[in-house]
Amino acid sequence: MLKTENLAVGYNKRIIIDNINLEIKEGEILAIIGPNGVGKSTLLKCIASYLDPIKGVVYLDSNVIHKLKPSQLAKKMAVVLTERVNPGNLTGFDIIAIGRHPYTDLFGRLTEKDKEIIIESARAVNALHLLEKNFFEMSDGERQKIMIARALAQEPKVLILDEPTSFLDAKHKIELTLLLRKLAIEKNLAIVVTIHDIELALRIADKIALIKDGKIIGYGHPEDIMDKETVNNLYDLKSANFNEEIGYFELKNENTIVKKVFVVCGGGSGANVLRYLVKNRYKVYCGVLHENDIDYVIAKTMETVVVSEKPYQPISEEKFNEALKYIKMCDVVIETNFPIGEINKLNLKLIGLTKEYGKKVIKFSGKIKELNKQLLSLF
Ligand SMILES: Nc1ncnc2c1ncn2[C@@H]1O[C@H](COP(=O)(O)OP(=O)(O)OP(=O)(O)O)[C@@H](O)[C@H]1O
Repeated sequence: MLKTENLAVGYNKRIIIDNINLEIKEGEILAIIGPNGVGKSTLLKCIASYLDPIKGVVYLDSNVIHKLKPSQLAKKMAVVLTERVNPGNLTGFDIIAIGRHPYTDLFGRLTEKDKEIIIESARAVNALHLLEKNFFEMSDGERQKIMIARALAQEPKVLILDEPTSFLDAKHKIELTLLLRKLAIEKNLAIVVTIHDIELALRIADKIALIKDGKIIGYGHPEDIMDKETVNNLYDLKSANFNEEIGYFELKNENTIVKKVFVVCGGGSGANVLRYLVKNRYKVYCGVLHENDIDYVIAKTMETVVVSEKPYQPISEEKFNEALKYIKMCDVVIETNFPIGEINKLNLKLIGLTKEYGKKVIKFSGKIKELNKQLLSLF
């Protein structure tokens, strides 16, 4: 449906991204990801025909996009850019009505059918309540919905969005990404979107294109291409690590304050504690954990020291002694509320021994505030 062939985009013959070969079908979402200034918006502008290509071609079905008349293109493709617009004294209805321009007569008169489509577009983005409201009185999230409804009113086959979540809070970000997924499926739209939030991109995109240093360095199903090395390299990450299993970043354990803490955890009971400790630059050890445990995954991403066993194995004496060795080195042991299965009986034994060695044990109540207080009183 939409395809780029050996496309090069840029300004005044200066190529910003070269050799772009992407394809997107009806009902699919393609997310364009990359660091600031890499050329994502430039690529979108070229696909949307606002910019001519320096080389190559963009096809929409079998048509060369840059040869289509604006009125033809407007019936096939709609674009929502990031810029904050100031349309004066217009209501939500008036803004969405602009999307009907390709279909109205010279005077822009709306037929009953146009009005129905405007209302239907507002309904699709849950914005019926905004039809009478003045655009300049709307919040960023409300405006974004109206701008998408305007695009939908064009009845396009392709929807192009540049950073649609940039001004939105967490709730509206999630709502908008879910909406895009719904539009792709229910309206069979092909959607091309630039997005900075990798976690959201992983959730909604069928395909991802990663851009760095003037080229596409990865393209395909997110599950196939978004591994730790690729994402760390994409953003030149030095003090954080991307975790492909959970799809987000963790800070690396850089421990400039060398206070050693051992965390006894499992099944996710240590997640918050581990994050708190790494953020505050403690040197963190934990275990014994199974290599599919959520705490294991997080601790590894943070590059902390984890004593681990293969999945579903009982803790071996060797691993138990290794954990004990680290515990002896640590200033304090934090006991979290880990689940007590067969395996964790040994973790309880670890804690018992810790006390025998005269080490301080802090029992984590679930409140970081209390843990913080206890740690501060110790160090
Ligand atoms: N109209 C223009 N004329 C010349 N150069 C431009 C123009 N618009 C953008 N650029 C340059 O093109 C490069 C890519 O910019 P672009 O906005 O496409 O990046 P981006 O990946 O979308 O960035 P961000 O993530 O920060 O939005 C930048 O170096 C920018 O300065």
